[in-house]
Amino acid sequence: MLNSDTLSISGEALYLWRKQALARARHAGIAVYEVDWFLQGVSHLSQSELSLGLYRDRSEVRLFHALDWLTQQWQRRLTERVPVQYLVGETPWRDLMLTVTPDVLIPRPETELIIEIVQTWAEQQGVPSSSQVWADLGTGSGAIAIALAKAFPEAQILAVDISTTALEIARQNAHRNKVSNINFYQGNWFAPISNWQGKLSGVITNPPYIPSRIVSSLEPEVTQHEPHQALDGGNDGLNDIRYLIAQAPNFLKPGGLWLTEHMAGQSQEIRTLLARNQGYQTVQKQQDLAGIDRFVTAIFQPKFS
Ligand SMILES: C[S@@+](CC[C@H](N)C(=O)[O-])C[C@H]1O[C@@H](n2cnc3c(N)ncnc32)[C@H](O)[C@@H]1O
Repeated sequence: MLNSDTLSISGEALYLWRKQALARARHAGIAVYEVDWFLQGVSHLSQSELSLGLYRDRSEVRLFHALDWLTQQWQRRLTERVPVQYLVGETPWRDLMLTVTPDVLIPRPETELIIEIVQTWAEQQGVPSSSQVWADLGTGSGAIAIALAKAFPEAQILAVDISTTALEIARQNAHRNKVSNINFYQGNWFAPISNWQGKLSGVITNPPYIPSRIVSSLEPEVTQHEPHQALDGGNDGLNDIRYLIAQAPNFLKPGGLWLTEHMAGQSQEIRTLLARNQGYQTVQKQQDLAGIDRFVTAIFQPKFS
């Protein structure tokens, strides 16, 4: 929702607008379900009300913008390939509603699983929530940090990003989702949290991991609209992950969790990097819901502990 002003049009007018938008989406090769994502973002209508046309007979349907605005924005979706989430300015993610602008990566559904992995691990460890300190490195919209803050309301969450503008959105999202147990830090990975050495229960990250040569060949929605800084992981995509593997042992408590998301095909290389580092034990791959190896976890267990 971009503003709180509402405008009314007849259900029939919206029905005709939607019909035309669906036809134009089909013609442009854009998935037709995106029309309803868009309309849900600019109205209070639900997916089923839209798809079943339940609003058609209403004399008034409230919209957050005039129909002309909708037409203009839908045109930007079709011709400029702006993602719907940036057009409506928000996206659902887990049980959160997050503000998104082109300053932040649109959080992806596969990333949602990170929270389950961390929760399962924390339950197995039996560590009291009040003594936990989790770092979300490369927080972007704040998605992971905020979901962790809700999952562990007594824990402390450190959310780091190099992008000042992304951090501003992450702060807004924490406020919007009513969590207050997050501290935000701007800077390069561990640099702004250097006083947390040896104190973290877990280092959780979804860093840039796309090989540089591939970035420009991704869909225009990604390459032309999402922040490059969120995507490009250098030559083999692993520059940041390599750095984070090397640095995390300085920051994790013995027994702490290391977790990264990664691109399909990178799991083995990441596990090898972790296994070569003396500090990590129990290196494991984890799959996303599509059965693709998507995450690697390890436990920091220095030999002397
Ligand atoms: C793939 S995005 C992940 C965003 C968010 N965590 C998510 O899952 O949707 C990577 C994030 O890392 C941040 N980033 C890139 N390089 C960084 C660095 N050197 N230090 C801290 N953050 C960095 C980017 O600004 C971006 O927000």
